[in-house]
Amino acid sequence: MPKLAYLGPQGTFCEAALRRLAPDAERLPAANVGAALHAARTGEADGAVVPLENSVEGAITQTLDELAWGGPLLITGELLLPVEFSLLVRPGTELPQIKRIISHPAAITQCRGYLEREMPDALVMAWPSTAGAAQEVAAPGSPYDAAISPAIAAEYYGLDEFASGIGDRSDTVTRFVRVSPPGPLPEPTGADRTSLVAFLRDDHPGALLEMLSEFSVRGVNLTRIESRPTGDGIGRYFFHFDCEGHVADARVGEAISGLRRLCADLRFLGSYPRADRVATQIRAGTADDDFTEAAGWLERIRNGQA
Ligand SMILES: O=C(O)C(=O)C[C@]1(C(=O)O)C=C[C@@H](O)C=C1
Repeated sequence: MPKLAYLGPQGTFCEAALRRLAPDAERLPAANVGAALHAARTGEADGAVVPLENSVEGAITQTLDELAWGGPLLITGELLLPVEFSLLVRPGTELPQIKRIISHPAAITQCRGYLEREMPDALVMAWPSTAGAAQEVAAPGSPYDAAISPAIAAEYYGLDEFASGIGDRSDTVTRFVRVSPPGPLPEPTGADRTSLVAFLRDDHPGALLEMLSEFSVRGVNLTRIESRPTGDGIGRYFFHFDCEGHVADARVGEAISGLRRLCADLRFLGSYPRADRVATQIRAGTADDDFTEAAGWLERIRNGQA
């Protein structure tokens, strides 16, 4: 039974994602995303489940940066989890008593409309996770009055649900990924995604366009692109790419080889089955057979057999 680290404590969306991705796994709660990934790197856990992006908030930048800069890890699976927020309070708490609210920053952003409308004077503060915030509110003598959290955390920590469905949108989804230490890749399924981190060799006109061209000329569809600062000064960025397909596919392999030549560094973050099972688009002339046929043709020309 694998042991997987996750953003704890019990009751986070991350735990719900882990339960669905690996129902039989032993669960190791971690204090934050960095600690969960650290456990996967050091072998304390066999892997980790962490949030990567949210349909309202966008990228979970801590995860992106950890995957880009920390010791190498491979994404081996993903899950799209609908997220629904509740406001949890100690039993008996009434509206005028709710003065200090805590939660994960991504959850706070997604409930901004409710907070501004219903409790505009409350102080809203960041906490490492949603369920961690619920646990804190339940702690004796806590200075905090309410937590934005999954409803399930009310049961775990003995809180009441003051309000439910408080997210600004009812259809919010967070994409979680399972990461593992480098090892064998998941088999291609025909509905896969590949994730990469690209560091520019030098900044020049068209540098991003050149990278994008490696995908486009081979008919590889991008599903996400994100720029992140390198930290070396204003205007210095590196790029996260997600594309359709598996590195075992000829067009994806060739696009990645092309990027490798262009980039100062290219980190392969994995090829893994898509959660939505949407089959990869294969444009005319970009199937594996097309690449094999073209390579054979070139070989014949080189051998004077054309
Ligand atoms: O705190 C949690 O429950 C998490 O799983 C983290 C997280 C996030 O990082 O975005 C997951 C989904 C929600 O968008 C809010 C918080």
